[in-house]
Amino acid sequence: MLKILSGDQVKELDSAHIQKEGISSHELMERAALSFIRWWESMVFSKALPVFVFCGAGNNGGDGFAIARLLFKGGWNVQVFRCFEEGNTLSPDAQKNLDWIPEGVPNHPWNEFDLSNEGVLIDAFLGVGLKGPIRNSAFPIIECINSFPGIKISIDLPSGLLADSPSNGPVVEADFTVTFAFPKLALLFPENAPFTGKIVLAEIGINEPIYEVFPSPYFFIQEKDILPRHRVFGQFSHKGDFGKIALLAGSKGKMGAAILSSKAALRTGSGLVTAFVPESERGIIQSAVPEVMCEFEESPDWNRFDALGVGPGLGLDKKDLLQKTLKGFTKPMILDADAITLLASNREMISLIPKNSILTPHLGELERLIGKSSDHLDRLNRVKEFCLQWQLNVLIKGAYSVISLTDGRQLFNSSGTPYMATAGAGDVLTGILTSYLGQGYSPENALICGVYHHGKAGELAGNQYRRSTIASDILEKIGETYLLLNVL
Ligand SMILES: NC(=O)C1=CN([C@@H]2O[C@H](COP(=O)(O)OP(=O)(O)OC[C@H]3O[C@@H](n4cnc5c(N)ncnc54)[C@H](OP(=O)(O)O)[C@@H]3O)[C@@H](O)[C@H]2O)[C@@H](O)CC1
Ligand SMILES: Nc1ncnc2c1ncn2[C@@H]1O[C@H](COP(=O)(O)OP(=O)(O)O)[C@@H](O)[C@H]1O
Ligand SMILES: [K+]
Repeated sequence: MLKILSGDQVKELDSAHIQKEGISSHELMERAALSFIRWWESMVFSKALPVFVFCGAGNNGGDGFAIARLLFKGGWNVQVFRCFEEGNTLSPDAQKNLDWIPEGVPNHPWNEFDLSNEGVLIDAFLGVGLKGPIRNSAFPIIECINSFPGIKISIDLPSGLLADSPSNGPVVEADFTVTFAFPKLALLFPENAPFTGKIVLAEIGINEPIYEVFPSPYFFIQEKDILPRHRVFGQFSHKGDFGKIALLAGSKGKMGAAILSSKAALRTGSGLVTAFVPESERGIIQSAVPEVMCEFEESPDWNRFDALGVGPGLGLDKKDLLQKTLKGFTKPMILDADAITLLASNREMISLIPKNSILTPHLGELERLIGKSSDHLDRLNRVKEFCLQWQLNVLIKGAYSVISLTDGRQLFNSSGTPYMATAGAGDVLTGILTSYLGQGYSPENALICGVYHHGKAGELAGNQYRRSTIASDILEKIGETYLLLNVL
């Protein structure tokens, strides 16, 4: 997993890198610019489009000057716009790259930019070095960039956005943000989506051991993290090895939730799935999913199951049932949807949840549980406190779902698509997570693998159906994610 460092730590990263690998900050900047160019080439923009690079006086501007040089060499029609006063001192690497701008690249002060231009604007004005509230002198520059009607690409961060805390001033509204080494924390906050556009991660070859010296609770999950966390099963494995799980889900009119979670559990390899549903509704699930078994007792011996998932479509009139279930099951369980809403209004039950269990609220359910948050950073901090206090894991669902663990670490998922914002997508996830717990995954690994596969299945469904995607399509794509990630 990629560690997400703070803006201040990025400065120190330079020196750690120089010490360990003997690579100068200037070479690191060149790598960043080359990495940007690799992404640019993959975008196959038309060469007829002129490119305008707005550069600040710090290293973000330095990246911009280097990118302008490389684009010019590649045959692009490039112009540079300086976002600083004549006579300002530039960072040494920015100055070096400014000096290296080829003669054929026009270089103007920013206020000479003609807003009737069409083309691509590269925003290399401010990056992680932005400190405090943005100065008045920067307002018109950001306003000018935002008035440009063409494609806007921000380097590292949209200018004006603070790397890891809420921003109040004006911010560039980019179509793409190409961020180096790891996504800066603020890029992953839902309230910043209007500024970031699509986030692209550009690798600059910083080896993971270099990150070790930097403390950070935040991590970004990547595809390569998934396979090693999956369990490997042998040739003689039988269905008992793949877990016996129970799902307490569904109610009159909401049996679809029980069907989706049961199917998802089976699709992710659960050996035996038993759905506890109202007896009157059994015909619906048994004809929809013949592979699932049904039981109807309210207080069964829950501990005969390896894992238990509670909540999808359960109904808000099931307080007593939830209480009995929390008392009856002693291993980590999954609590979702109505189970979370019931816990929020009956807080005395929170202490009954087995330690290390997983709660999977969407933002509405989360607010009921921990109160209103002023912004995403505040939300992350409140959730962390909740996890530490109760020794529970919480998944904050949404774009870049956050896995908040009992030890305070918070892991951002990188798979998923807005096409997953559809009824029942969360029920599918509950089935997947319960399935992995039942197969003996730790809660942490169940979450990392489950949330990633779910998001990937959503992407595959979204690629095929766009906004016509429904939760059943996500289910049907789970198998393909196993092939894609080479999970046996
Ligand atoms: N290290 C790495 O690993 C790598 C880092 N890389 C790149 O370096 C970037 C960081 O560069 P950085 O640290 O030089 O800061 P940067 O974002 O250019 O900002 C400084 C400028 O902002 C200005 N400014 C500050 N506060 C302000 C305010 N409130 N309102 C207005 N202005 C304000 C400040 O002005 P000053 O205070 O100096 O007058 C100065 O001009 C990083 O984002 C990435 O792109 C890559 O090359 C890859 C490797
Ligand atoms: N914009 C988005 N980008 C990525 N994933 C999303 C987005 N919106 C929703 N999702 C995912 O879809 C699922 C929706 O779950 P939930 O809100 O519980 O739906 P439901 O209650 O209808 O089943 C979550 O896993 C969430 O992370
Ligand atoms: K920028």
